[in-house]
Formats: sequence, C-alpha cells, structure tokens
Amino acid sequence: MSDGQIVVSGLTKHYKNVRAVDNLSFTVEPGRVTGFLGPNGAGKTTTLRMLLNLVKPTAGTATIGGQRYADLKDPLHTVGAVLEASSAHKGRTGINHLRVICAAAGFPRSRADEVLAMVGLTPAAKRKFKGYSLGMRQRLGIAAAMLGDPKVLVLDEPANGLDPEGIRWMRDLLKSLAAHGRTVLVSSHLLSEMQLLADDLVIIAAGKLVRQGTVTQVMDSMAHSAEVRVRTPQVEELTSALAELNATVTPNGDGALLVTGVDAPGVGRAALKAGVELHELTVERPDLERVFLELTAGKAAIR
Ligand SMILES: Nc1ncnc2c1ncn2[C@@H]1O[C@H](COP(=O)(O)OP(=O)(O)OP(=O)(O)O)[C@@H](O)[C@H]1O
Repeated sequence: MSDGQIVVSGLTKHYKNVRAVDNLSFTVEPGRVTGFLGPNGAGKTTTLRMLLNLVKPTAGTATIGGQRYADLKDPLHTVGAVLEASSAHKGRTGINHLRVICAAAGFPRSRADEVLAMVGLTPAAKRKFKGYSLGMRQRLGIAAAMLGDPKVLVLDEPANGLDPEGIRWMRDLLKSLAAHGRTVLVSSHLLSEMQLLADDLVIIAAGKLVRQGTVTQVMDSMAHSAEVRVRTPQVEELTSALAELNATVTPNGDGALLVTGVDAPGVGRAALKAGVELHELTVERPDLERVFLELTAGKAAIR
C-alpha cells in the first residue's frame, strides 16, 4: 500500500437521530486531487473529522497509508489539514502564529517563513490576524497545514471566502502539490470548481457514497442522461420516428430538438431509415453541476 493512500472502509457515524455517515467506503490516491463532493449536510465534514481522529466512528475505519490517524508514528509529517477558516490568536501576526506552531511541533523556525511565502502571505507576515480577510485566513490555514511538509493534505471547503483570483491561486497550488506526489483531498459543494480542480471525485449524499471515479468516469456513468441535439427541416417525421424508439423529443426553442433516451448513432439511424434530412447531430454532455444534482437529488431530505 502506498504511503499516502487514504482508505475509508465501512465508515459510519450515528448521532442521536442522524446517520451523518452511513457505511461509507472509498479510496483516495496519492499524486491526485480528489474532490469530496456532497450537498449541505451530506456528511463530508464528519467523514474528514473521523479520518483525522477528531470524531470517533460508530463503525468502520479510515486509514492513511494503512494506519489510523491515532496510530501514525509521525502525524504532523504525514497529514496536514485545514478544517475550517483558520483560527488564530487575534492579536498575533501571521508569521508569529506559524512560529508558535513550529515551536510546539519542533519544526525549524525558518519553516514558518517558507510556508508563508508558499501561500503568498509574505507581504502580510507582520499584520495581525484580526486584520486578515477570510481569504487570507484560508491561506494562513493552508500554510499551517504545510508546516510539516505532509504527504497528505485534507481541506474542508477551502474555496470558501476566496475571490476568483484566490480560487485560481488555490487551484494552482493544490494541483502542484498533487503533481509532486501528495495526496490532496478537498471537500466542496462548488461543483464548477471541482470540475476544474479535481482528477477524481467521491460524491456522497445523506452519508452514503453515490459515485467514485475520475471526473470523466463519473461523467460517463451519467451518459444515459446525455442529450442529443438535432436539427432537421422535417421535424414531424423525425419526431414520430424517434417516438417509435421511445425517445423523448423536446423542442429547444431555437429550432433544434433535444433528444434523450436514444444515443446519437441511434438518432442518425432512425433519421436515415425514415428518409429524414439532418442539419445537425450533436451530443450535449451534461455538465457536472447537473450530474451532481441528479445524483444527489432528493437524498438530502431523507435522513
Ligand atoms: N455533533 C453533531 N451532533 C449531531 N448531529 C451532527 C453533529 N455533527 C454533524 N451532525 C449532522 O450530521 C449530518 C452531516 O453533517 P456534516 O457537517 O458532516 O455534513 P457536510 O457534508 O460537511 O455539510 P456542510 O456542507 O453543510 O458542511 C448533518 O445532518 C448534521 O446536522
């Protein structure tokens, strides 16, 4: 087993009336950014907290490189985590916040300057934490997580509070950390962001796994919902030919028809057979936003 592989197996957390996480299993590979997606209340934070030994599972295990967090020999060099907008002593400067952690963890003091530079906060090093914007606090949180140069990075909704430029910066940083072999697990409900950032996706709803795979695999698994856009001067003939195949045909308003239930070759064959002239035949891939909504629709309520 690889050093930085995360394996979640049968992980379960029941609170009094809520199955926050329900027999959840998935793996997260090193060298890749994995997006951990789910609607509000899906159980993402609870899962990450169990992985980091901050919440005790009702059942199941979560391991990093084959070991539970509690059994890691050198946790600070193994896992760095940013669980919520970083909190720090309000009157302390950014650099001092990091130096305090270095001192407590036995890291060299110079490491504080290195990670501060890594997150682009050097110009604000001597400003007090209370004057930091939410985006700057997120950056400081990441800096703190990177102090031990960990193999695994776990971030809960790191894009929260970041402006578009901050989000781009975060994306580049996380991708480059993964490209250097680290395991990067990022929770989010920002699907558009995950589409740009993640290599792999783990999608949960109501505490349960709904999909795991590469971004492309997850999209392909939803291929049945792909629509075929077709344009023809013989709308009625094509519509009735497709109706025989039980396809659903919806006028798109711009003169095109949107067809579901039959793939593009099927539409082409039906048109040929019916002697219908086609002016356009395109597959409209569903975007991740739609895939995600379809996968998790209705699940948030049944808890
Ligand atoms: N300490 C707790 N006691 C009782 N219920 C809890 C506790 N922590 C979480 N829950 C419940 O467990 C479920 C999952 O919560 P969790 O915070 O893990 O979801 P999430 O996916 O991180 O959601 P969000 O995106 O809103 O942060 C929710 O219904 C939540 O109310």
